[in-house]
Amino acid sequence: METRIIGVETEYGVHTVHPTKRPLAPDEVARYMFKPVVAWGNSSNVFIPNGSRLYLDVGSHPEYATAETTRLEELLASDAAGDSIMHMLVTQAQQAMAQDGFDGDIYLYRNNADSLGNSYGSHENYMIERTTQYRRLTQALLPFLVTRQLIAGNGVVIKDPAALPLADQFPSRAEPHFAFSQRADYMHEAISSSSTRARPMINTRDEPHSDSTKYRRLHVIVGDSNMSETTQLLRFGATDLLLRLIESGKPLPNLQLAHPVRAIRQTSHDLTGNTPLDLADGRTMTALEIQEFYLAQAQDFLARQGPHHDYLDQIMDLWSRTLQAIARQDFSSIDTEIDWAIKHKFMTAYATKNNLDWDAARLVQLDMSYHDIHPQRGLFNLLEARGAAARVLTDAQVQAAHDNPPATTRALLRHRFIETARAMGMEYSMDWMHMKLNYYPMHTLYVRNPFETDISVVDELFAKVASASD
Ligand SMILES: Nc1ncnc2c1ncn2[C@@H]1O[C@H](COP(=O)(O)OP(=O)(O)OP(=O)(O)O)[C@@H](O)[C@H]1O
Ligand SMILES: [Mg+2]
Repeated sequence: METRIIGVETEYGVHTVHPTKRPLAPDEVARYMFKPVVAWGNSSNVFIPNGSRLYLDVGSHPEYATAETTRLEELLASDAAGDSIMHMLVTQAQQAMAQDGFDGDIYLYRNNADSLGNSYGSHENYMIERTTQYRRLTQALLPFLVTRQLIAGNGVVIKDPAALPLADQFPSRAEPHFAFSQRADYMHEAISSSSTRARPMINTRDEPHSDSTKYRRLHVIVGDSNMSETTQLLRFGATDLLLRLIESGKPLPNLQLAHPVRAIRQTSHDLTGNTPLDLADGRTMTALEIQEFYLAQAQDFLARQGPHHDYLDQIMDLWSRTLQAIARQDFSSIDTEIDWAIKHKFMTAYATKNNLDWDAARLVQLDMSYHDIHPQRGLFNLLEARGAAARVLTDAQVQAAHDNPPATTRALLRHRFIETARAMGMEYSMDWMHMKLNYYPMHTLYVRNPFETDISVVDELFAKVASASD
């Protein structure tokens, strides 16, 4: 793909702390959060003016799905705007709850598991050509995704390894420890069409949100919900680069894993990157060797093809520094840029100072706090404010992404449609491809091409219905 559409969906965890009264259940709190959304859009499932989707499914995990983007900085900005929109909803819910006589503080976490063993996700969407051999592509990508946590894991304190899901089938290190990935222990399958119960790493459900004769949407649901912008840049940038490499048709040596579900856990629980993983052909390779292999392939590919955007130097540099840091077991060269290393640095300093081990409840709390999206309370946000976490974006870019859509996709049309329909007081409904005025269904806009940026079709539609109602 010359230019690729990418989007990311983030599910948040809700938690409330009540000093005195009956605690509200998370789904009740989530309903409070979505009251202003329902008041605005008559539904708890809406598209907002920046082209993104904000919704609450059954249950209690508010979700924000970024608009379609083609540039990494726009993807990161739209995603970050999601956090601050969610924070706004929390602040309003907090006030409304107080008025109704409920006390307590709402916490919203951008993480991947709650204390009850539920996992929720950060789902990546990459547009690919329909002509790409899907099976070949996913097979070639899988060993990369299984080991990608080395460069894009959030890090996690494992207080009680025996309590991990499927711990009987996949025993990890017995003693409490710090692992690479929050999500790894919740993966049940490698590639399948189910998204909830069986929890695959790649979901094969075929919903392209575009012209299905031309495109597919690759749905990667194995990733951790990163806090760090530099980690996200590396995660999306490296994955896109490998997709390009595979799409170029160059045959890759086969690194197919014998047991992907076991391998992703083995990888997570070993910060040295050195545990041997079984390959399907009987050989073994370590997670670090697999990542080094993909890095070398990507470097090779770039040397031949040249860069296709401005962040590639930064991405390749960070990728190789991260693998070197793991190889040397000295994380100081990446501990402001990669989530697990930022978290590990803070946690080890705190543990040393307070003489704690990885089974300390306080460390588990701080691990949660790292993902608290509150700008003045969340641990990651505090670290970022004091310069302990590097940035890619400026505050102004994030602020702009609150209300404005990315500039290179049909999100522009969505923005125009929403603004116009609301200004005219007309009821409408939409999904990623359709924009419909409820009273004029025959004039529904059907935008199959996600690269469409010509907003004049929207203006023409409104001109048509205006003349029809004269
Ligand atoms: N043509 C496309 N190719 C790739 N990604 C796309 C395309 N169109 C939209 N997207 C992205 O896909 C994501 C869709 O999010 P959404 O939450 O609606 O996902 P879903 O998987 O369809 O549904 P659900 O979460 O309800 O199961 C968004 O981030 C969006 O930007
Ligand atoms: Mg979704």
